[in-house]
Amino acid sequence: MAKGGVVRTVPVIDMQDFPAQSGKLMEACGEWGCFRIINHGIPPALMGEMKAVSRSLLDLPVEIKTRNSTLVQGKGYTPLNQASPVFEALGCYDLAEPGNLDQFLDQLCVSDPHQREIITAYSKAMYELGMDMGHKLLQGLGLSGDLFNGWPCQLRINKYNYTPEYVGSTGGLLHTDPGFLTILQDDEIVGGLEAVDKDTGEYISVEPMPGSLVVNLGDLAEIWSNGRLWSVKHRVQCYKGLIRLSIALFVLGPKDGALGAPEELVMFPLPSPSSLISPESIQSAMPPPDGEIDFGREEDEEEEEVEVVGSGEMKKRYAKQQGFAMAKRTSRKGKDGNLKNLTLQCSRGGKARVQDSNDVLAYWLPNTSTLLLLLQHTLKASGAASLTPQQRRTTSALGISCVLLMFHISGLGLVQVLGEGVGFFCCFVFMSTGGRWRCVVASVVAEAKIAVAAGRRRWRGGKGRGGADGGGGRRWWRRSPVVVALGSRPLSLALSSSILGTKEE
Ligand SMILES: O=C(O)CCC(=O)C(=O)O
Ligand SMILES: [Fe+2]
Repeated sequence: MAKGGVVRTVPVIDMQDFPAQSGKLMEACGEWGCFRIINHGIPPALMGEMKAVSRSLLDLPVEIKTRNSTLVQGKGYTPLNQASPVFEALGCYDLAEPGNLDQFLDQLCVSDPHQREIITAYSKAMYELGMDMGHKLLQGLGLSGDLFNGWPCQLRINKYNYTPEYVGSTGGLLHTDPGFLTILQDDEIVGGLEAVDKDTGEYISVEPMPGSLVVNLGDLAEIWSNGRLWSVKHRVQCYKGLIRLSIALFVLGPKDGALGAPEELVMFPLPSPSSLISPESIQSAMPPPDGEIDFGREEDEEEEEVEVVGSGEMKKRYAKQQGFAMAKRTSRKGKDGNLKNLTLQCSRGGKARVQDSNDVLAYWLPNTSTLLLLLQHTLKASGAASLTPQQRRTTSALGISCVLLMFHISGLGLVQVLGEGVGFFCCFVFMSTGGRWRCVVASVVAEAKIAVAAGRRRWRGGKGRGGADGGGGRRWWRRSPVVVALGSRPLSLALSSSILGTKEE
């Protein structure tokens, strides 16, 4: 818990002191992904009353608690289970949707108008706080707009049924929150929340601080921000043999599931993590809008085959933080002197922190976006392409969508794993830019799980696949192709662009 002899604690942000605390907020988001907020505007009396009401709901008989279900599976009652034998929770999905909170209260037979008022007032106040936090994050990144608009938020009240015998064991398993951010009223008396230190990997105890709230950033924040916001790993330990209660508001993600890094957050040259915290540093790290990017030795451009190894301290530090290293840029020129083919590649290195499909997504999206940006700028610099900003966005979005299709499939749990090995995934995008037809090939090599995408027309048992039911077999092949779903250890990613021909303008 100590770094250089100093006990580390998560940062504390004063919500009434903005914009002065904006830099501190962004540093907390980038370096910790977990911090406390004070002066957040939720009255202490309301926090206390909500805690009391939550306790009474979680003390209801299990027959009533199991009535708590939601349209989205897994967001209602979580009973005690083998993996978390002392943990249970009640949940209300999309609490801002009219009727949802009332339905939650009806399911739990809450007839006391006072209890209903408390939960309703608390949910509203927390929801507004979540939206406010979204604005502060956008401002801190030098962006404007309304990031969380229309995103569903889930209210969840957690109970840890600790006993003296359980002390020293884990009440809430190590995880990252899959959504964008979580605002948590933790237990004022029974601590136990622990955040993993981003640099050292140590567990840091997030000590109770009455009246404050904890904010945890989730996987979507890391993906959306292109790695600037850190999705913190955390767990809940049993420090005391007393019941522990916490109340979480999860800002989940957009309903249609599409979320990508804004163009402003995909930048070159790659800045160091610590220079990402101020809007000024982001502006200065942006590529010049129409200027050429210098990739290295100019004289190399004349050679038939050019290999430039990415260098520079900033790039290295960023690569280390992201767990990958920019490996190569290889280009080939045709007889007419024009660039015919360009390949950008990054390969896995640095620390291994990729564990599940969310992590894989969080890991690859920034890398893919960065490579696409490098590719676009190189095409521009070669004089072969003059894309409008709109075209540039479309190309980038197309490439990213293709490459990440796999992750979406595996992230949604639609994949049935058949085996493991080293897998290769490749996608082709044909496009016309600057009067030339080109083919962009994205390829990913990974230690992969060989899997079948099990969609609606999933192949069941031995039937259908070219067997007795031959027609069914064809259907299965059409709708559920064999895919290589990227597993836990991506090895390299490459983007290659080749000019196929020239069209008359
Ligand atoms: O109970 C806590 O303090 C943490 C809960 C948590 O991490 C979660 O609900 O995702
Ligand atoms: Fe969590």
